[in-house]
Amino acid sequence: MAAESDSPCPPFPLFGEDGDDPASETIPHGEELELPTVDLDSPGRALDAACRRPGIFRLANHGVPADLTARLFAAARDLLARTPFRDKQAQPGYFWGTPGASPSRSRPVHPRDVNWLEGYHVHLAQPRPFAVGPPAGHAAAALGELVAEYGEHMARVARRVFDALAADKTESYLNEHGGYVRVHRYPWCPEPGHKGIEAHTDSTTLSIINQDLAGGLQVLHDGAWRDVAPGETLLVNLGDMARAISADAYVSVPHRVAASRAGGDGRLSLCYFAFPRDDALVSCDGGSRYRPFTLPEFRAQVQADIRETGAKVGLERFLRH
Ligand SMILES: O=C(O)CCC(=O)C(=O)O
Ligand SMILES: [Fe+2]
Repeated sequence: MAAESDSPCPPFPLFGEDGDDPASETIPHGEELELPTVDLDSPGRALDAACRRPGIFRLANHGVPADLTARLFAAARDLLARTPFRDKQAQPGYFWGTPGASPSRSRPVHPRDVNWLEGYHVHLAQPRPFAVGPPAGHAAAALGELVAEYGEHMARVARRVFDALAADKTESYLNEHGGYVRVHRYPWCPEPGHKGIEAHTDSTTLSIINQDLAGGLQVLHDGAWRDVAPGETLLVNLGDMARAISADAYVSVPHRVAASRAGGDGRLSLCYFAFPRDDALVSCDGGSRYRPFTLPEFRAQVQADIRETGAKVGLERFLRH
């Protein structure tokens, strides 16, 4: 049927007849968490304080042109919400659902394990991410150009934030041009009980989230899930590597996104992730609970834990004995 095959929505699994009560698993709204704002022109003590608690903050004076962000969101909407799923799937970097959660694996996959999320994963080290894919004029070509430009800004912002941190600023702890951008869409989800992205900490040094106005992002703060209000600022959250190099002084904040229930095109976000260089030995001069490790070691451990237990364990795997 033409109408069906033209749908932009990936084939997300709905709850079946296996006795689930999806409504009982609905992610509830939390009380809104007021986030600190750090001025990139004068980060001062506000930056250090925000990194210690809550581990996520809004960034002012970041210098990312508003029209670039607007054009990128428009291109993301064009590609992700207006293009048939089969065309998106043919593009390099496209993903949907939860990587690794596919029925061919030995563990059974429940609809509740599958994130209601799709997007493009773009490595900034490849300057023209879609160059070999779509013809000029295709929505993916436009997106690729814009992501490359946006990525330059993200790298600049990440370096300035990192250099202003009070923690160990060994240069190789931030490979800002080797990171990646993910352009996300959380498609409208017709039944409650699904996640947009499950609770996790980022494996990054730092991450920068740019979200539209749909809302749904939550962070774990003092043991409770709290809503992060959408707004026209960049959000910076610290990741596991920042926690490691600061000997736990900085918070790698657990966060998640509720599946989009707002209707329409769902929720869009542009996320930048920056990591240490592969050859950097991640450690803390002042001594820490963790043994020194490299990012490839950390990633291999995360992958092994996901394969074996279904979940990332993270820094706890690197505790000194
Ligand atoms: O889309 C968002 O706002 C957050 C996504 C996220 O946490 C991630 O991709 O690690
Ligand atoms: Fe994240």
